Amino acid sequence: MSTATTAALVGNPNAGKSALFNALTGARQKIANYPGVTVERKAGKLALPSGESIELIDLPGSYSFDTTSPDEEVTRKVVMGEQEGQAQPDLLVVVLDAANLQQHLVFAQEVIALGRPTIIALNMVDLAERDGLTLDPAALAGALGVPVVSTVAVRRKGLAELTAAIEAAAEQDPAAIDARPSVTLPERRLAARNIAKAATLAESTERRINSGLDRILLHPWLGPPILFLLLFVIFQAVFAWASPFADGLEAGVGAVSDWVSATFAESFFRDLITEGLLAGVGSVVVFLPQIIILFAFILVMEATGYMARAAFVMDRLMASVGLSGRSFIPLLSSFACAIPGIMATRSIADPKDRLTTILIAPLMTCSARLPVYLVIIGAVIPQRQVAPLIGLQGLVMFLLYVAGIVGAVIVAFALRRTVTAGQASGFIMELPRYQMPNLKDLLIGLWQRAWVFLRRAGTIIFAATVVLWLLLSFPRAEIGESQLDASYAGQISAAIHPAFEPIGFNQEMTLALVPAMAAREVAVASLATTYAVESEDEEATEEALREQIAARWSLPTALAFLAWFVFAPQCISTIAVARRETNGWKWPIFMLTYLFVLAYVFAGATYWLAVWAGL
Ligand SMILES: Nc1nc2c(ncn2[C@@H]2O[C@H](COP(=O)(O)OP(=O)(O)OP(=O)(O)O)[C@@H](O)[C@H]2O)c(=O)[nH]1
Ligand SMILES: [Mg+2]
Repeated sequence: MSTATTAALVGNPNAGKSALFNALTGARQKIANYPGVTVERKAGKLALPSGESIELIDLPGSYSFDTTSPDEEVTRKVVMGEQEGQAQPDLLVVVLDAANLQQHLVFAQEVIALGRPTIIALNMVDLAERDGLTLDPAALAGALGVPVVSTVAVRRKGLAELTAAIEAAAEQDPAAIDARPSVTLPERRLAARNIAKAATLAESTERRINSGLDRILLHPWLGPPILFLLLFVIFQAVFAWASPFADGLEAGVGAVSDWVSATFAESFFRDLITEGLLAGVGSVVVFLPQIIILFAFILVMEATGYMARAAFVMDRLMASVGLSGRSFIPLLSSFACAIPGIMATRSIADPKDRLTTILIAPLMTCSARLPVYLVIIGAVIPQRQVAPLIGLQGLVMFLLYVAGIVGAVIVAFALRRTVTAGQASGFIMELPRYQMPNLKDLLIGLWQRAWVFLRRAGTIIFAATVVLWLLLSFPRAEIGESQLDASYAGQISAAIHPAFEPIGFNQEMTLALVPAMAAREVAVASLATTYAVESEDEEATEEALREQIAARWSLPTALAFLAWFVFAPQCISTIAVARRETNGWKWPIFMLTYLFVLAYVFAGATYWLAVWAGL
């Protein structure tokens, strides 16, 4: 008789080994839904039906005995009997995730091939069922040549059967087990696929579509290009589809302005309405169609379940700069606005991970910067195709967003090695199912977005524009003097301008940077109001801002302004939120400084490169 005294739980990470261990021994090992929770071996006592008890060991998850990481090394040593102070387990309990059978069978075969007493706990059958998967444990046992017991560790299902199977296997004579030929990894992969297929009685079409899509969208090499292609298409669409609507709105604003000038006599209020309200606020509002199209894409990506996949795909890239996939959602929200993005970092447990994410959130191009990009690209970048279906304007916009992301990657990399140095933590995210978006939810989401945009136009952008208009309109210029130079605003911008001259900014641009601290869109309103106030005749007041810029700015100057807004030292509300979330002024000031330096250097480099290239 060779009664075993030690059994070990082995299997891939996140299979539920620790959950089973806790259920079987009454221990309280940490379990959590991400790979790599258990990093040390842990022993407990398991009572068998016979009344005897054996030692049960919980081990770190592992993909193979060809180990790479220190926690996997622990597993290998214990299983092979090389761990000091730990008897070699007589019995191996392989824990499989039934919902991911194929992947988990690869390592299971390696364990079984050791030729030691082995049983299989087919865990998480509840999740497999939820996913529309019906498995046949008997077929699996037949194919693998070892006993299989279905379990649901977290609901304590199948535990009695499992302990009975452990007892039976423990009484097995190890010498009676046939030696198995060892197989290579590709052979095991192929076999895993066939065994999983044979053990699957039914699979819903939904699950097949799901896993088929995931195989493509989450593919390590295909996934990232698909994501970038999608973003590329989005920016093409923002230009191509929105243009007719935006042109219509622009013409509408122009017509109203015409009518006001023709109907009312020259007065303070008439100028406030045409130059401040219509030219200034109107120049921002005309971008509503573009905002709606951008958010339509984002909402569809969220509703279909693709956004979570994008996070998964990005996790690999983010890990390489020392951030976890946890940061992805906050960063993604920052494309709408950095404020909810920074607040979303509360879900990041590691303080340094969180701080890094807060610091780089403003580098994600927020939607308030969209009007700035759109108006300047529309003015100076020709509307032509660089290739079939690829418009130059959409391409430039795509590159601006990419520049922000690349900047964030570089900054994160630098921060993680200096001020926020530390270990990156693991990735936690369950991938939702794919779903067709619901039209009603989509429309509600779009309406909310549009409303946020219009409300900003009616409040903060309006207020900033009126203040600016007053500063631009007074004191009145003498005959022959330019109104801009004479005004208070002109005097303010003349004082700041020398600092920005070296990077190619003109005085109106410098002036626009000041109210843009309130909200980025105000940069557009500010330029429009400045040109409206400055223009001699009414015709020019009604001209679209795009045309004014096209006529007045050189290409290097326009490109420098775009480059500035990639980093754009942020708006006041972002600084306020950063102060609240980091409990002090230290980090907001740090953030402001580094963004300012980057914006200045990047804009300057862009300007001088463009000048040098003769653009
Ligand atoms: N629905 C369901 N969830 C389970 C089951 N077993 C475990 N879980 C959950 O799956 C997650 C992973 O469980 P763990 O026990 O930590 O997995 P592990 O194999 O120890 O993982 P590592 O320690 O990383 O190797 C946890 O969130 C558990 O609550 C199950 O049978 N059904
Ligand atoms: Mg564990």
